[in-house]
Amino acid sequence: MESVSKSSKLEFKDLMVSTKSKVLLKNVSGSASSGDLLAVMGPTGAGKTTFLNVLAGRVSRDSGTITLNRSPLNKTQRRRLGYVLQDDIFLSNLTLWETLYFTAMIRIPDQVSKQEKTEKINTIVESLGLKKCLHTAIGDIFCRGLSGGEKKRANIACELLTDPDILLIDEPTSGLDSSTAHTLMVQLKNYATEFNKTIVATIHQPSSQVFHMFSTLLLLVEGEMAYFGLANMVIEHFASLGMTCSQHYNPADFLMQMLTLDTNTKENETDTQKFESLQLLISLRNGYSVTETDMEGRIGPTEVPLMHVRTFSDDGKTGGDAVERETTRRWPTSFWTQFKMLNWRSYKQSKGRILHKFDLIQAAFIAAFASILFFQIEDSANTVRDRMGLVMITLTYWSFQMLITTILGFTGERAVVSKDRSAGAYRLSAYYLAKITSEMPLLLSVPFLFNTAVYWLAGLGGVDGYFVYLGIGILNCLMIQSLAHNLGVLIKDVRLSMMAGNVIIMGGLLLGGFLNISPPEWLLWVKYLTFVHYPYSAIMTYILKDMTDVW
Ligand SMILES: Nc1ncnc2c1ncn2[C@@H]1O[C@H](COP(=O)(O)OP(=O)(O)OP(=O)(O)O)[C@@H](O)[C@H]1O
Repeated sequence: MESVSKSSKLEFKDLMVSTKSKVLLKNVSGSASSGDLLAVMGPTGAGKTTFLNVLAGRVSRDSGTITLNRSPLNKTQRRRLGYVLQDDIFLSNLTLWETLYFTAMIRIPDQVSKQEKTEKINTIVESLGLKKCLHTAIGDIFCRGLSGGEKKRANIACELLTDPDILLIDEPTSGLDSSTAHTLMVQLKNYATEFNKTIVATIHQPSSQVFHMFSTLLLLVEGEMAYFGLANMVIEHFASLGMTCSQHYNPADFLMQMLTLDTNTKENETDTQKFESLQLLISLRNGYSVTETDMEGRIGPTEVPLMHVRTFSDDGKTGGDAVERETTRRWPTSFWTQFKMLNWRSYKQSKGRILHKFDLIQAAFIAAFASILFFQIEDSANTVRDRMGLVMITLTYWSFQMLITTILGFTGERAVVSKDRSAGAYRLSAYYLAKITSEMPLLLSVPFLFNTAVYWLAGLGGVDGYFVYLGIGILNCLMIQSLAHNLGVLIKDVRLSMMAGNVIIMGGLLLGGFLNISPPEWLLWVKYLTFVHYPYSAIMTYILKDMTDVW
């Protein structure tokens, strides 16, 4: 189902990345060609993820060049690049099938038919051994779903759906048992050779079998390059520098031992020797120059014959061309497709969260307490304060409910949206619009039932008053929802955005002029900025409209 890619060569030269206080990558150079599996190895914190982030264009570099077929890798070409992040970021309430379906519909161009997209999902699911968990929810810490290994493969499956020419994978085997890790690496290797794709994968402690699958190897130590070249030459290269790997020893373990150095304890002799060897390795950095010639001869961009590009469209036109045209467009799918699919996904994800049984039970209890206390309250001047109290309590309750539900929901989705947007999957406007429209009926359904029950059980008025009470209550919910969305966007830290929301709502209750105690003169203006002031005044004006003596 994948298309065979045209041969290409990705080259990176003298990549430098630093923060204010630290150099993360220093003069990293190398290349990867179609059909290659380039492994990036190094101790933890060596800069492997940073390196992938730079290739993917997610971290900016201070200097250095990245080229594809000798021309600078631009934004359009990056669309043919897939990136499987180290963390498996998904929406927890969707099943694996729903997740893949969404990805296929939104990231594969509109020109490809739905049937072809579905077939593609099935092929990838089959090849990655995900069939048995296809209808399992992804899950999270509260609700178990896919296992770690299944999530990792699901993550890879999502990227494979877009049929990238270059696939960057951060730690594909982490958390997998050795047999699953081996199977996955075989699948990736086959994918690279069969479809002429380039794979760049960071990897920790591969088995010797997996190690021998690598075409090329990049070794990093504290952001510096210790080796780049053919994987099967690395042991020879180390031996030439006096570091010999004994026979039958896993080369990957040997390399990791050579590269791991505790700089705090390098007083002892072994570490001092190792430190010197490492310095030598880094200063020579001749893995690159030594093997460059070999590699050029072996995998030059013109060496591999151009293969047939599978057609996506079934109308006889070249699908390859269609896909090529798509890559030059800003988005793979139209605004309408994006809106429709995001609406579908948002509804699936939010339904379980917004209509959670605990929230329903909570609303039922509070409505019951309010109804018992205020049951068929007398319509007279004596009960004005009680009725004012009831209106204030219901508005406050729903303000906090909306704030919490919206901010928590937004926080859960933030990482997913950021991942999708980095992959150029959809417009932010389509996401926002879809989120509002999909969540609105869910968010408003419970306050609708709550307010209806409380109004009639408490006997707050007639039919016209009911519509005013209900309508204004709903508008209040929408107002707080948009406040929460703004806080969610502006403030990354969920506790901070929740705190800001609480201060705004509680500040409004205290300074809104609802109490016998008035705020100081210089704070009187605050009531006009408070959220609850307007819905409260509107409802009370209507409910008490006939009580001229009260006003
Ligand atoms: N934005 C940043 N600001 C400061 N330091 C950073 C930043 N990003 C990464 N680092 C540091 O850069 C170093 C390399 O990080 P990176 O995640 O690339 O390492 P890694 O080799 O992928 O590690 P691991 O194998 O543990 O995933 C680490 O010491 C990390 O703490």
